Amino acid sequence: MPGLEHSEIDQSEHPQPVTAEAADRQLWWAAIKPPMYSVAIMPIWIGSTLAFWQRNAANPLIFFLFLGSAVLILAWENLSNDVFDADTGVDVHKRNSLVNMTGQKSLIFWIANGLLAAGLVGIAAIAALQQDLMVVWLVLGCCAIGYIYQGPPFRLSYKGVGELLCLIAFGPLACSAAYYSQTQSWSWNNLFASLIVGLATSLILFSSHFNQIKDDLAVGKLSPVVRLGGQRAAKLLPWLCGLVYALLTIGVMTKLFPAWTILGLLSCPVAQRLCETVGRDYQQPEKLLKCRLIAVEMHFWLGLFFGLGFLLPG
Ligand SMILES: C/C(=C\COP(=O)(O)OP(=O)(O)O)CCC[C@H](C)CCC[C@H](C)CCCC(C)C
Ligand SMILES: O=C(O)C1=CC(=O)c2ccccc2C1=O
Repeated sequence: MPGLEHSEIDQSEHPQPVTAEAADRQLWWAAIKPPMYSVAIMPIWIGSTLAFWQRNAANPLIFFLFLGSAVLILAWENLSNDVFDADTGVDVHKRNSLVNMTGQKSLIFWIANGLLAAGLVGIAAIAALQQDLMVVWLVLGCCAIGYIYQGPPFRLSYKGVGELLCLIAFGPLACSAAYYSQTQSWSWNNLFASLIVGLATSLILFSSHFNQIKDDLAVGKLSPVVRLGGQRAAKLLPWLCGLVYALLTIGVMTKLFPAWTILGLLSCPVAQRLCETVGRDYQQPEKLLKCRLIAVEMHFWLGLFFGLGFLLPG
């Protein structure tokens, strides 16, 4: 692709493809990033399993409607991220930007809006089933955060508060919406659990900024990693991971969560791999593309086992 100096596709994760077709497939995979969609699934999984444990509430139709809608809304967020980032120039070296790949910015923009509309129809269906608009307000709150994160005139991610916004959206807002969709009520246990989900999701965003320092600096995007500098940010990472697992352990010890949720600790080795990788390579950012994937893996196993803990008997 002309004008692109280096690839955003990590060759250590994806070996050099042998055919142009394979290279194309790899690029589309990196642009659509299917594994990332577990971040939309996890708050629904945790809020709903916690509702089952605490209130015996289990409405599969609402659960699956919410999952599908959350995935569509996150697809809007990601497609519009490529559109808005094309305006600021921060993605100029990002080969797997859908706008760079297709050159069709306004088409991507309208596909994104269509995905958002479809997702919101699903959320409206949940509200209709419940005869209650609360879930709509909570999800609109998530969408508003998603917009001010990257859209004009706000672009708050450029000011370094993206991780905080991410924590609020995927944590308290999305988890409360999921719990409410099952129970039409609120829960302190769920609020505490949502901090774990939100923090683990923000860790993905934080990790994704290590390899972008140069491009971010060039357009004045002050991500936390840019603000702190690579070395200090790399030193902070183990403390943030430790905080996630400390909150989980406190939740179990204080009986806010059932004993089996401690299974979430099984994701610790992945967290350790993330911290080691960043600690070793923060001075070679081109090697750190894979740390975003490791952070997604940590979030996935943590969320899966944490949620399972609410379903296991005893
Ligand atoms: C788009 C996001 C990150 C990409 O950031 P960045 O521009 O630094 O990276 P690239 O290199 O890929 O360009 C995530 C932003 C998350 C945002 C703060 C909150 C979004 C909330 C969602 C819209 C809510 C999803 C639905 C909910 C019900 C689970
Ligand atoms: O493209 C990305 O890097 C991210 C996309 C995304 O949807 C997301 C959601 C929540 C936390 C982090 C991220 C990304 O980093």
